[in-house]
Amino acid sequence: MARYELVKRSVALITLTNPPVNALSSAVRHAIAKSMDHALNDPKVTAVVICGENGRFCGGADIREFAGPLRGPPLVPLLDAIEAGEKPVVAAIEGVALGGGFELALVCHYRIAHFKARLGLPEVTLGILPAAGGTQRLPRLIGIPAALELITTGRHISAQEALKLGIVDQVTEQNACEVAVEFALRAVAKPLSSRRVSMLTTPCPPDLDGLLEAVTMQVKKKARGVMAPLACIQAVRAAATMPYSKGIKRESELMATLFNSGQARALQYCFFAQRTAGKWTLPSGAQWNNSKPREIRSAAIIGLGTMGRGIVVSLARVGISVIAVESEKKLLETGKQMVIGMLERDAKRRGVSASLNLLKFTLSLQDLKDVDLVIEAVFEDMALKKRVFQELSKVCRPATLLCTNTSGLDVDALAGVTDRPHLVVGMHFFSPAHVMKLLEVVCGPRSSSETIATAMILGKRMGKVSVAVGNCPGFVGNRMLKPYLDQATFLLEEGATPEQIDKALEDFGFAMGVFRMSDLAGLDVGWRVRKESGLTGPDVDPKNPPRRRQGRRYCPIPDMVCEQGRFGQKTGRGWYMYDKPGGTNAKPDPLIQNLLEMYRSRYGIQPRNISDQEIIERCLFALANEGFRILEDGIAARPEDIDVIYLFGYGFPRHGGGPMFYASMVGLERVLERLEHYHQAHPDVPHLEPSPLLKKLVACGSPPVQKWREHIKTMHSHL
Ligand SMILES: CCC/C=C/C(=O)SCCNC(=O)CCNC(=O)[C@H](O)C(C)(C)COP(=O)([O-])OP(=O)([O-])OC[C@H]1O[C@@H](n2cnc3c(N)ncnc32)[C@H](O)[C@@H]1OP(=O)([O-])[O-]
Repeated sequence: MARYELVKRSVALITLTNPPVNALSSAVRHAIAKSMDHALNDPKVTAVVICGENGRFCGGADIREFAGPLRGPPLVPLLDAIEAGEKPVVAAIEGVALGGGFELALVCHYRIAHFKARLGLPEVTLGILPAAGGTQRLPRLIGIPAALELITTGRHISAQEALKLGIVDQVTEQNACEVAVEFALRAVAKPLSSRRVSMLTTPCPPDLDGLLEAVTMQVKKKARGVMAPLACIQAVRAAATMPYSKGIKRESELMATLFNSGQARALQYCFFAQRTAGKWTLPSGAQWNNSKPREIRSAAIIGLGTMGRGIVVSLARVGISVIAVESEKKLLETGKQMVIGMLERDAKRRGVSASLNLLKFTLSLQDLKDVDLVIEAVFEDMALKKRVFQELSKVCRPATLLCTNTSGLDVDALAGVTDRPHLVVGMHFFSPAHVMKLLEVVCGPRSSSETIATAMILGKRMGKVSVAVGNCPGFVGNRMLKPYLDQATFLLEEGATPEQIDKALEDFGFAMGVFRMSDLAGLDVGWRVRKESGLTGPDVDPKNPPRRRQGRRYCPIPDMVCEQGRFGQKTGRGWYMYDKPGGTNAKPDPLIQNLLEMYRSRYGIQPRNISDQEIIERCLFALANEGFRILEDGIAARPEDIDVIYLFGYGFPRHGGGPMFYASMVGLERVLERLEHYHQAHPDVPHLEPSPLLKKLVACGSPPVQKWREHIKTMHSHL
């Protein structure tokens, strides 16, 4: 777990050996303690260098160990002892020094970083704080404002920025370990007292309280309801106002309040869920680590609407040449100008040159004959998509992968009109596609494992979090959205307002409430889908009761809003009013209030006071309930995949873990009881009827999320 060698006759080189990130597991901590003891007591040793194997210094505490009791030497006394030692210790930072790894570097008397190294204290993103002295040492080293920013955001910084801030002493393009050994030899004769960061006085800004207050406001606004950043601020205050010996106790007390909190559990779950999601597997045995992806050098996008443009940008900025196709000259020209503008702005922000030479714009599908992969992003119309896929089958070489960006149509039906159903897969991007991190890779029953592997890896290359899902209407994300949206509109009927519902969801932590989100996405999209599926519009039988469709409760209010030309932000009116079309400042609209009052009186609905608790329970439990059905149907392979989709595609707060983890945190028994209660009150809403899997899990004693798979007997997995 740590290798000990004597180099240059007098330097003890301690190499952490815990792949893949040299996390500070109990065994590693034990090995460091033993090695340091050896080094400090061996008279031949005059200096020490600490580095990590495989070019990675240290990824921090072993997060997997957080779930169990503390074993092995605790980190704080171990680190304090390194700093207090009488021989100079140099950290040779290659790869990453994160969390406890950064704190380990901070107790070394000198720090040498490779120019590609990244440093940071990301504990806050895991719901905790840097409790191995990080909140006490970093402010002493770089001052309160800079330390606050790094600790409350968890941002990683480059070696160059670390040098500017005074965190590292030298940045090198050579082997950091070799440079550190030479550095250590030169440091032997120098006094160490000024190098012990815990002994330094924290440089304090004149208006400390004002600064802390301003940062607290910022943090509360940005991360509503999240505890860890606020605790970080309190710990940094201690660094400014207390000696190290007291500050470290304060840090430890604050850590204790966070460590076992639901938020910390949720955020740590998210960390692992995100990494698990890429590990897809099919019933055939094909999976992420035994299926070879194709290399994609060139791609084509059909359709330069909002989605198509975002996809072109996502591909071009990772070096893939793209041919963009439109059906009309004017649309092509508009799309081209927008794509170029987006790429130029993106490149400027990243300080690189825009890869415009990779782009080609055309009106002819014939130009696609040699590309490796095509992503169709035309209008959400099955007949049109089928025509495109038939045409692609004729034009593209037989090995070209054909992908669709449909948000919910049958991927297998599209595969069926091609000459290569095994090379067809869904790549469902989220709008705006060059910003949103989620990619649902929709596996049709005939998609080959090579095709799935290629789409998954291509997503990763574009910086997306790719999740493999099965083929059913709406796949995972949009299928679950339906019961969630339904509950929100039913609550409107019963007496709530859009702003009340949005506030409850935003207080819960959603980036946007459901109505603000719908206004942003455009209300006409759902209206068109409802018309096509016969739920509204001229095809509805006039004898059909107005608030029932297809045997279940139906809320026509969204249709009424659209009938008034209120399509959301783009028209300046939707569930809210905006200053102008395209405006983003949502204000409650008295016309919507009138519409709701008239609607309720027309149908004799007595409005009632609805609590925030009911809003959260009905919206979120209906959402999770559909998630259980999706697991039963084999559309998602595991609850982590569903949660990752909601975290990255739908703004579910990370500190809630995602809908499935949230259900487990509330307690499955409670979720079942509340769903039964609401279903009894609303028997004409099938989405509120508890799913068989939820009942089964409760009957099995509500196992933790990670164990649900053992209870899912899927007859026909769609994955
Ligand atoms: C005492 C209190 C004070 C201290 C608190 C802390 O230090 S809190 C910690 C503060 N530190 C952090 O928050 C840093 C967290 N880590 C990272 O940000 C990234 O992993 C990375 C940038 C280090 C490498 O990125 P990359 O894209 O090259 O690789 P990748 O991300 O795919 O990971 C590869 C594998 O390693 C696993 N694993 C990784 N780290 C840890 C860990 N600390 N522990 C355990 N496991 C860890 C990861 O799950 C995955 O496992 P799998 O799926 O193969 O079984």
